[in-house]
Amino acid sequence: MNPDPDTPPLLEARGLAFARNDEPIFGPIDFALRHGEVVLMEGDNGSGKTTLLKVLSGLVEPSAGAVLLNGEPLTLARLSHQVALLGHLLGLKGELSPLQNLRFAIGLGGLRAGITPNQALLSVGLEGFEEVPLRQLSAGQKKRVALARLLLVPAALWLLDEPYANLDREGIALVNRLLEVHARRGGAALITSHGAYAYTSGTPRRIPLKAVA
Ligand SMILES: Nc1ncnc2c1ncn2[C@@H]1O[C@H](COP(=O)(O)OP(=O)(O)OP(=O)(O)O)[C@@H](O)[C@H]1O
Repeated sequence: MNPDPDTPPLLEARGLAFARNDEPIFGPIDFALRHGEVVLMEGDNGSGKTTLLKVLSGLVEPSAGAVLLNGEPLTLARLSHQVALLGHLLGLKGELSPLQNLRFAIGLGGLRAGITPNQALLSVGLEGFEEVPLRQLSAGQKKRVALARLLLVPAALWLLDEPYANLDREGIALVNRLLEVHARRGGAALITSHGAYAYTSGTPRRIPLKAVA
């Protein structure tokens, strides 16, 4: 998809920095993510990738700078329907089934037109696991439930922290398919990686994140 130069970027970070107890963690960093783009945020362990995603998704406040969504400042009201975060902690409830977890997510983040929770679970290879308590699923199966959640909510911006972790080859291919479809319909994704990344559709733009010495 060719971005329209007059359309503001889906996500923009301006002079974004984060410090913990006056210890700088990352930044200041500037970058923009346009509709239809998949971008890789690369950095060593501890360089601040997870922290950056938390700042971009509004979970923690930056120490300096601003985050803009479609050219406007990030607000909590816009966050839940415009941004989907897939973190190390998947944000799923172990005592609920995949279907119940997905319905819970839809209640918070809304439902994309044209897809149901059952269809999303089928798409990620979890047919037959709809009603099993999540705690009985493997790490990769839980990750697939979190991927199904991405399919269901209408958020245009996906922030994915190490999305390939715990997935087998077929699961890695699944993530790539989801990213391709998402980008084709005008969404965008920022993916973190410490190097062992597996995105295979073309050559994604890479943004290096260096730990602040
Ligand atoms: N809750 C916390 N309290 C204190 N320090 C923290 C906390 N979370 C992270 N840090 C520190 O902040 C820095 C950045 O951590 P972060 O998890 O963002 O890095 P990362 O690039 O995602 O690392 P990795 O590749 O290992 O996942 C590290 O030095 C880490 O020790």
